[in-house]
Amino acid sequence: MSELSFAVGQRWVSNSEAELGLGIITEVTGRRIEIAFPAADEQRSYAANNAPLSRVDYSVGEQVKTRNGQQFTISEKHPLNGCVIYQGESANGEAISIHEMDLDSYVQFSQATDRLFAGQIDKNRQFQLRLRTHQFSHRLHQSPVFGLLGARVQCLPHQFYIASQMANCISTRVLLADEVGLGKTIEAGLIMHQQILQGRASRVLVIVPSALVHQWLVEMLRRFNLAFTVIDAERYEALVELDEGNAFDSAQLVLTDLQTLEAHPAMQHDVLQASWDMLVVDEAHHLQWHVEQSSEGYQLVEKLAGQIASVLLLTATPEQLGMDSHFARLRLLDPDRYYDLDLFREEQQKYQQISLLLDQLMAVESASEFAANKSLNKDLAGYLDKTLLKALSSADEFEASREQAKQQFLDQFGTGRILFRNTRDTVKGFPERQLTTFPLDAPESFSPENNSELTHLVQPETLLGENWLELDPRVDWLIDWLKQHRGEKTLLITANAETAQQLELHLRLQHGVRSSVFHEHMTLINRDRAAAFFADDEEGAQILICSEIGSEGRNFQFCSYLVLFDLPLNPDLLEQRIGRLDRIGQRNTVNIVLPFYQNTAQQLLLDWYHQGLNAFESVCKTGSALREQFAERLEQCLQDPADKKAFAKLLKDTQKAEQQLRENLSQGRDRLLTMNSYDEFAAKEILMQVDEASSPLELADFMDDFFDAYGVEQQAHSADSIILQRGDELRSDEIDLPEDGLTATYQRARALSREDMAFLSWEHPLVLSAMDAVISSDLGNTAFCQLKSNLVPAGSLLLEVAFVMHCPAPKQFNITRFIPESYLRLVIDEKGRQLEDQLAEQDMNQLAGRIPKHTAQQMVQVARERIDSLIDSSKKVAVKHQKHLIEQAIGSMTQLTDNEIQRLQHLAEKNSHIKPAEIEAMQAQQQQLQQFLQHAELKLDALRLIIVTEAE
Ligand SMILES: Nc1ncnc2c1ncn2[C@@H]1O[C@H](COP(=O)(O)OP(=O)(O)OP(=O)(O)O)[C@@H](O)[C@H]1O
Repeated sequence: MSELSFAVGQRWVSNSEAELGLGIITEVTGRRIEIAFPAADEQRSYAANNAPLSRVDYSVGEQVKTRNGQQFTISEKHPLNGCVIYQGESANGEAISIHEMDLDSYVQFSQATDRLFAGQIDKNRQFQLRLRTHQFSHRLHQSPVFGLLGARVQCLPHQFYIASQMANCISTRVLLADEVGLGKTIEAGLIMHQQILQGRASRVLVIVPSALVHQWLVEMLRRFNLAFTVIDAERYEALVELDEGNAFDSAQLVLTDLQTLEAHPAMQHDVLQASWDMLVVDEAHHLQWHVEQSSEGYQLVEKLAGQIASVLLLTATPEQLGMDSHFARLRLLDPDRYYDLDLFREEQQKYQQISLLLDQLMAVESASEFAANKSLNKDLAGYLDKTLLKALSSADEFEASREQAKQQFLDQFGTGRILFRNTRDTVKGFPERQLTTFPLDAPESFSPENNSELTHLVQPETLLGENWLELDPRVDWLIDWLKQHRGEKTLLITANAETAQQLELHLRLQHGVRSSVFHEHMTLINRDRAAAFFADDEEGAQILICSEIGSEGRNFQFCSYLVLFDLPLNPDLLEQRIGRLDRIGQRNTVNIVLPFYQNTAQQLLLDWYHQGLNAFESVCKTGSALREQFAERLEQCLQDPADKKAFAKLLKDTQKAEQQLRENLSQGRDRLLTMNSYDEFAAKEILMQVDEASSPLELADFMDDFFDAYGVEQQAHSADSIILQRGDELRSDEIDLPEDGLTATYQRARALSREDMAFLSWEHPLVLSAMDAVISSDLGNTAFCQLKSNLVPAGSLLLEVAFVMHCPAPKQFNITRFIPESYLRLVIDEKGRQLEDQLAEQDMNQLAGRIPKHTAQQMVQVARERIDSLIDSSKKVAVKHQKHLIEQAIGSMTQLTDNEIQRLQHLAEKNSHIKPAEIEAMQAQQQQLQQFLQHAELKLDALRLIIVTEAE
């Protein structure tokens, strides 16, 4: 490396990120330097005294390219203000003189040859480690499940299916609407993790309700190794005080809450000014929209969604605030598809017909069967274009075009490709729910007036006055019930924060119950402490009393008793409450316990939910629609519980409507949703790929070699687990290993049961940093060995060489996924013959004999010309392969991007809102990708000289 002396205009290369191409120093200020990498469109800033850069200073005789693509051989060099002027002649005799600033930024370096001739010769096993690292890194980047291997989660098919669907989308904009407790947070984590690893996202903004901030923070870290920074009002103020630019730019992964953002216009301003790659909004049903007005939260998310490429909205109850809001959230994700509310409503009527047609199409088994089915052909002609219909009749194209037709159908005429909803019917394995009710006599002081507010009728304590704790029979009932269920953890939910507070205080102080409380007037820290106290197995609370904010998102599946102190008026909210216990990880029957005043509005609401909707013991899919349909009649009944006849009629009508609606949904909307959300066969395939790609034994073997080469100390801990420590001779600071070491396991099952251990997968930060450390360093890029062989005469010199495709491009293009090979391996003899087939890599690794370093160094000096000639021959062969590899890469890129372009073109035929500019932007992106790939070059990454000795 040259001495670090910087001047504006000089060209340098990054030691750790050679893929950025050639950098230009743009600013030198005191102790910092700024450097631009035009090929990758990136900027970096470094401390001048230890910038990981090498000066690029070409010698006379070397061939270089100008930024206009003119190639010339350097004949003279002149210094100018710390920079260099290169002069020479192009192939057609034109004289060229350029400042080094005007050199081509897409450039490759032959560091291996420089090192070899400087006598820096590594060991054979370091050479092998380097090549293996390239192989594994490339295999990982190419894997269809890249980004899905590293999460510390059970491999649940419905979650991996959804995440894998996002792998090939140019932008990821989806509504994750699985039923309560099915793992939407985990799905979002998987997608985020995947996008971050693939380089498609680095700045992520997650917005959640305040009650869930801590839970998200912990889940993201412990399950995905994603370290979010929480920016709440306090932290925001502190950052503003520091005056170091936009507070939201202070971290890459930011977690914040909707309520705080809504209340702080300055935070809204800054969050909108910051640039993000991905937005995640949890419990998105709070984003309320009506034709006349939308909530502050909706407006903010609308602006964010308009400027952020990837958007994930999460809600288990998308229709909780009505169909309009549901439509509006879909519009946030895909305004081209969802642009007209009336049309959207109209479409809903056609779901049954579409679902039927799709079923018929999916039942067809071959192209000939399809061609013979004239009536299906005729029906589909109204929806699909001619080319696709024709392809369905062609044996070669049948399978692929049927899948394409399905996607197109769902996208354009169905519930949409952007909406995923898995249900307990698909996921299976959930425990039963059991309702136990306790009718109580209403106290005399409970005397609602005519037209009391509904909330007072169903939260009767609000009508009992200050002494309600003494008057309300539910309180004594609860004390009794808790005595009888001493060993059982119990979650109690009540609508009101005041009720929760007073009830908890009463239980704790008057009756010595070990209790804890959780409501919106507590600080976030205190809420989390309360939840943790409840979760504690040994010393913890028997009961946690929550206000409604506890009914969303929280994980309480470790307990199996839920006391509903009152009932919400919205069936979706009831489902959210039950979902605290009925979620992945629940091992016991979910016991729903309900004390109520008999013959009052409470009883009626209970009966309506239980007998009308069956909303306690199963997940009610029709709740919000029926609530809308019967709202007025239900209200009348709740106001007048004595009118038993009216309620009986309401119940009967509800039951009838419920059955009818359920049947319609199961044949229409739900059927379409299921089709889009889950494909059992594909999900199995994905899990098989995950299993195969995880290969823990191979990883352990690779990491053993790495630890050895890099000075990481390793000891056995217990079965399947190890302890890692930084050794005294640790080779690189870039390795992501904590100062105080790490206890880790390569086995997923063990990592799930032992959260104190890291889960070492191919995607763990330590493993990724290990691969980066090898690839970006020069370790192992030269070696010299001897080989006993009769293949060529003794004394012959062979060159084993690996060329790696070097393709500078901005990170978000994730260009590596298109590059077909990890490296091109050649073995060349002095006659220019290729021997890599006869001397396969594995055999070479086994047969390579050691040569003492100083002998190797002498041999390199003596045989320099022969070696130069071998290297030249290998480069000539590489150039021939390069063209073909680039063509292959461009082919796979074009196929992928064409699909997206065609989709937009199809949508545009039906939807005038799609602007030609959008399609043009995608075509431009395709062209950009093509340009990057066209600039790809095979770079000589590592070489090993082989001196042949006579075989015995
Ligand atoms: N693949 C998995 N492996 C291990 N645990 C999981 C997995 N998926 C979900 N869980 C656990 O199941 C619980 C429910 O998951 P999660 O919170 O993601 O569900 P959700 O759909 O977001 O719930 P809600 O609808 O209540 O917001 C959590 O405790 C989560 O950690």
